[in-house]
Amino acid sequence: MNGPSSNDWVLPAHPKLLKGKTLAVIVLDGWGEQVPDQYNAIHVASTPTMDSLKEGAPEHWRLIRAHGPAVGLPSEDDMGNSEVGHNALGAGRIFAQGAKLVDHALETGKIFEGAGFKYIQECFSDGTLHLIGLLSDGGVHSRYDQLQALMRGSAAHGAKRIRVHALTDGRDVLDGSSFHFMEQLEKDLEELRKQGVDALLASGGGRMYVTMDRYENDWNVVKRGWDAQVLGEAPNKFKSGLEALKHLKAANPKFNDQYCPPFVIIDDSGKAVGPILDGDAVVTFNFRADRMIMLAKALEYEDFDKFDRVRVPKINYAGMLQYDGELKLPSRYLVNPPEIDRTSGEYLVKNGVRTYACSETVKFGHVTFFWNGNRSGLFDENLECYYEIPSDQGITFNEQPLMKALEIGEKARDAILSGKYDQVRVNLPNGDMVGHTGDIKATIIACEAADKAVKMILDAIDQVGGIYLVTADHGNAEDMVKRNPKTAQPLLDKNGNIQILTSHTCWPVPIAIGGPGLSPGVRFRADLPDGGLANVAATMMNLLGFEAPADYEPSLIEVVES
Ligand SMILES: O=C(O)[C@H](O)COP(=O)(O)O
Ligand SMILES: [Mn+2]
Ligand SMILES: [Mn+2]
Repeated sequence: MNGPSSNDWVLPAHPKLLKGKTLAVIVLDGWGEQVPDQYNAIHVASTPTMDSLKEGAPEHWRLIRAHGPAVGLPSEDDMGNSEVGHNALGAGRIFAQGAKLVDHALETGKIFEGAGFKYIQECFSDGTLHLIGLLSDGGVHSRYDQLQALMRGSAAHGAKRIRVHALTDGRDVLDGSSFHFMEQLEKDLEELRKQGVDALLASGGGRMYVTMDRYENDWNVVKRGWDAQVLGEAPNKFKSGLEALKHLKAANPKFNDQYCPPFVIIDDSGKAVGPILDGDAVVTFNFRADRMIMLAKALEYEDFDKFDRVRVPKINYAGMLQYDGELKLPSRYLVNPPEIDRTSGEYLVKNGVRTYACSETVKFGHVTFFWNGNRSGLFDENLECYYEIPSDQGITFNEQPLMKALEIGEKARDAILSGKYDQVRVNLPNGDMVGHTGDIKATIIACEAADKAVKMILDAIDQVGGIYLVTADHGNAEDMVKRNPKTAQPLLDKNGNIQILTSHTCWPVPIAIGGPGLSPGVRFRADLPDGGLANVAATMMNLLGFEAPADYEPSLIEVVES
């Protein structure tokens, strides 16, 4: 759909709700609602502010859906994530997301007929096809069945030599599952070899230490991947992926999938089996954008000064999707990304709403880029300010669970008190980023820090007579163990230890509204029990005194005579 003509951007005034109240929009990253037991870090944490909001139920506090089809994912079994969550929050409508679009392109075979694949195919006669991405079935950044289909389809369409550069997960799936995925990958590669394709694993490393950094937090992460994938150099050299994982784990009691050190696979003569060379094709097979953009820049940009690439091979490179529509990065891709247009951010700015958005680096793109439909930059520099607080680098966040929550709270407070903004939007990363480490104690501290930051912002809203909307993008910290789906009891591993859940969840998330500026008659509607994140944009527009566009998912609020 094309954008409306300039007149169509005008949002009608809400018949009952006035403009002019400062609205704070707080997104608690990874903050869902689940049974209140000892493995629910949010429940165990002391969170007086979030608890007090709950007392407003059902009129001012409720739960909304943040997973599966409600955020454009293929099935009810798909947990939510930041990309789809913030896309839905900002866009006010549900778009089929990358996971679903790639499924469709593979099922119909259309992926192999597109211009992106044809471009890759140009290298098949003389070069190697390199596939780089996350080895996982988490469905957040990638899915293993899609990699399988891509390998098989590429072979069927003429690829003679395939090299896989695998990033181990342990963040969207259980820690330790890299062994299972590696075993499966090695079997699948062997199957291809039986069919006459020279198919091998070429390199590997853990996603958080190798390649998958985001928002330019730490280019060393991408460099480590570049050295292994492109140059064929890494401190660790092995004959197979499984051997690599076994050795690296045995050598380090703290080994985990997310932070596995980089390794390359070598042949009998000690030579790396799959560096990326001139004339090769490269596909980054993750569908999700944030953690592929930095590598895409390194692979595609001629001018590049983030690290010394040493050798820049002349390759035909395509992303599974285009990761950044504004930067047109990468310029070639296999599947068209969702076209997320007419986001609430764009509407509001075109209706004069002054916006301040803030988070720390690791989530900064979430409240800006994802929120605006995977679009970089400001809509209007006169009306908007996006403020990034640098994240700590090179640590796992259980070492520093407070992260920058209080700094984000302070920035938001100052923006609210300045009177310069109508909307102040933040993402508080703690529950999610620390939840992903699987460290329950640290996650409890993280949740307490996020709660304090919420309080700072709500206090500022109190002072200026404004309104707040507090919600989350998906669950994480509320469930830190893998459970038996029938009994909800924690599952044990073969050694009798509780299986820690580092991933997101499928639980709903809270949404709360309030503040002195909220008209007394405003309450959550009772007729939208299945409401989800996509209903939030219209709700925000109403709170700012506007009607939402007709095709937005309906607002969660109504105004009754009080
Ligand atoms: O990229 C990550 O850190 C995880 O895979 C998903 O977390 P997010 O969706 O909250 O960013
Ligand atoms: Mn998130
Ligand atoms: Mn997360």
